[in-house]
Amino acid sequence: MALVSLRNVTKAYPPAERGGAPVVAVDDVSLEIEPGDVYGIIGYSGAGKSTLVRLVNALEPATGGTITVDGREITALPERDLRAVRLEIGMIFQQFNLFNSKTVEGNIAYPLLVAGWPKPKIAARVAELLAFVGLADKAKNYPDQLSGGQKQRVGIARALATSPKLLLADEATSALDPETTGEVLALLKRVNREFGVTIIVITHEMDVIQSIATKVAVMDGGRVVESGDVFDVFSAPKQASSARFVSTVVKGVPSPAEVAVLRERHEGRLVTLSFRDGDASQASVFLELARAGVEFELVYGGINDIQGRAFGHLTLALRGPDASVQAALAAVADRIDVTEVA
Ligand SMILES: Nc1ncnc2c1ncn2[C@@H]1O[C@H](COP(=O)(O)OP(=O)(O)OP(=O)(O)O)[C@@H](O)[C@H]1O
Repeated sequence: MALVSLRNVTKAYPPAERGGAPVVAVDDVSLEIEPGDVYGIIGYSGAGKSTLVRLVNALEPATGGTITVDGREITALPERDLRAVRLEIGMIFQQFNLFNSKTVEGNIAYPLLVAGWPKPKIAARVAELLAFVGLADKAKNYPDQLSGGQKQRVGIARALATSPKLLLADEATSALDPETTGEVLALLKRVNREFGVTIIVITHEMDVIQSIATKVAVMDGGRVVESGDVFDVFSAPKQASSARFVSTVVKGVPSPAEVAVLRERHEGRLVTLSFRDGDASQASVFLELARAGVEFELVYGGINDIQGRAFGHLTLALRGPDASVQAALAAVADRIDVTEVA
């Protein structure tokens, strides 16, 4: 059974002006998140990602549809029961949201105090969490004495305090440098693997999806336009709007401005060859072009790795008799995707 299930969920905010149209932040979204998933939610700014997470966390009520978390239909629960649900869902934020007036251990203990745990039990749990996130020596420090990465590790410890089954991460690494991002992602991976915590990550960063997500949903205009395995969605997006977003984060797809520069610099026909793990090898494709007497130059490209599976896009400038180029491309197109550069 799915841990989180959304059926036709909608969130409309009242119009900003009297008589105006409501703002539909989430529009008829259905998603199933299985236990153990690290589920990425991606999309441009304003797509509705944060709103969706606030609905799952019961911080805001949906205006339509049903949301079920761990077997409980939260869209049908009264406010007094939602407090208990919220305590079972951990959340981490871009700006960490720590209490600056409390020490590291005070921050981590906070949700346990709210949940009414006895003091000795809290102390033992806090010590365990500090060890897990590698901050045992910082227990008595205050947040402003910590680096960004350390603050987020405190955020993770606090979110895990009550042993939630679900952790929501809203742009949790967006304020961190690449190295620190890597450390925090490695920690989240351990949270998922060692404790079996299901994680929903909202992000606009490819690195995050690439290194930890197993499934992904692409949002655009409040809707989920495509969802599935990360490799499938990123290597061969099916919808035009997800392809547009994916092309902004994957390596190897030239932007329109880059295409203009390539056109100026290179003669001949420009085509992008898209390779996916399991398709024809690059060597066999290049051999085909050479055999047909087509001269080619690699002018743009990149290979991406998603959990050990590679895909990428290589743009070539092709020169040779038109008929030879055409025949070679036709042969190659049987095995991999070939796109004429517009
Ligand atoms: N409390 C609110 N009242 C009115 N409109 C809102 C409210 N919260 C969000 N919206 C609107 O809902 C839409 C979706 O916003 P949301 O913050 O969920 O998008 P997002 O994909 O998370 O974007 P970002 O990455 O910039 O945070 C936007 O048009 C936003 O202006």
